[in-house]
Amino acid sequence: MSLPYILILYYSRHGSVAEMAKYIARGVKKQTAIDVKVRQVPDVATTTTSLSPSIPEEGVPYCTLDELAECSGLILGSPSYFGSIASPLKFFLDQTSTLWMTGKLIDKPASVFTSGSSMHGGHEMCLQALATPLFHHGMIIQSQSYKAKELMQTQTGGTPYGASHLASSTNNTELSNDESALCEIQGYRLAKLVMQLNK
Ligand SMILES: Cc1cc2nc3c(=O)[nH]c(=O)nc-3n(C[C@H](O)[C@H](O)[C@H](O)COP(=O)(O)O)c2cc1C
Repeated sequence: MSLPYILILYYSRHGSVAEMAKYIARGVKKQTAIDVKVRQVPDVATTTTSLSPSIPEEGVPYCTLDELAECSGLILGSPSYFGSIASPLKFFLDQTSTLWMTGKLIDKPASVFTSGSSMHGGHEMCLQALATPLFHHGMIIQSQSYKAKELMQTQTGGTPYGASHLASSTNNTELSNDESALCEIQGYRLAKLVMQLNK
């Protein structure tokens, strides 16, 4: 029988959010009784007649609605765009009304992560925006805990609402030690919660 899995789902244009997802996945994998699937969403075009190839040219596979419906936990990530969710991920989420109607995600644990170019450019706002549709889906939103010393000491990203990365104006995809540790802890803790709830 296949293991329950945590879905790490994101959009990333320049690679920072994708880099964060790798550390989060590493944290999830520390829980051996749970699997991880890492998925992205395709870009959206300015005209809706243009379709992306079904297989991405680079990076992890595109997410299907079934993969979202069948996950045991979800970790959702987006770059901060004007303090909110990037439209490709919002576009994907806006196609999940059948999952909402059938209650597929109710009582499943979830957490959120983001990357932004400026320190006060809205990391927290974006994390709250990411959590909002998950509340509508009836999910259990897990915070980051101050038990993680990195959350108090970070000079870059990292919030109690979820992991974040300060990419700066150069779009630096390399995470600071505190940021990567918080990503790993976030993955680990969500996996632990999923296991506790599925005992
Ligand atoms: C349309 C647009 C809006 C953006 N808005 C913000 C913002 O409000 N705050 C911020 O800190 N960065 C903002 N950025 C920068 C991205 O959030 C940042 O470069 C992020 O690290 C990109 O993640 P990625 O490398 O995964 O694509 C914006 C970028 C774009 C293209």
